Amino acid sequence: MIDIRDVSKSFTLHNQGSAVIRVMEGASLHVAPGECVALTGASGAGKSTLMRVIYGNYLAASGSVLVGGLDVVQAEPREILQLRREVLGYVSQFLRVVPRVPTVEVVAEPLLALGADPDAARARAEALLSRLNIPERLWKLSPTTFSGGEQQRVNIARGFAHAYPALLLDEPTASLDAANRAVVLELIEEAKARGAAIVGIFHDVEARARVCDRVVDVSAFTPGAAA
Ligand SMILES: Nc1ncnc2c1ncn2[C@@H]1O[C@H](COP(=O)(O)OP(=O)(O)OP(=O)(O)O)[C@@H](O)[C@H]1O
Repeated sequence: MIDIRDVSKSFTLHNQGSAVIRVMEGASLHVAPGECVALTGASGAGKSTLMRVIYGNYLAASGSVLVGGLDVVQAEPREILQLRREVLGYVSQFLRVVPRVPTVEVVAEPLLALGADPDAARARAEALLSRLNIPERLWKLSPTTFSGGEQQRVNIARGFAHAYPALLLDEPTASLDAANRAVVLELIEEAKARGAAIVGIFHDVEARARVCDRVVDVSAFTPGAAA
């Protein structure tokens, strides 16, 4: 489902004498349907960079990143947008929303964008919000004024609303209490059971051990690292 082959990535700092920083070379990773792979490695090793390359936010200098058969490195912007709508979800650490949109709409939006029946989309959103213990009185309000933990749970609900075949998870359990952390781990397990291919960054070691099938240390892809 996710097939990364020989990817390299460097950054050119145009405001600093065009200094070139090589951060990744020969990165390869295969994630099968139903599998969850955790990216590890010291701070600065390139975990977030690899996630952004998979999502198409950073363009790889070489190599291929196949997600559901589409090579993100070669794809047109509209193909990447379609991939993000239909195939590849991304649960980032922070919720970014348009102000004044009610929480239930924020969560239902990925389904509505796919043309789902509005009542069914809203019902799915409400079920997720209730599972993640967001009180019903908040569903009609914009999440912009919610607490950090509430926003993170809204973000997770939104990320799991559509049954994406592939998912990127950036510290999905960070700063959650034990009960909500358990719900998120269940959602991840359910996604795996329906065949989602998942790549994630989990600093929560217990969570990683429970839901991840494999760990890949991205330090191996640092330029100059022994193969
Ligand atoms: N947009 C960018 N411009 C320049 N350098 C960048 C950019 N993004 C990342 N880097 C560099 O790439 C390297 C890898 O960063 P990255 O954020 O991927 O590491 P990480 O493993 O996710 O770290 P952490 O665990 O601290 O979040 C770092 O040296 C970082 O400075």
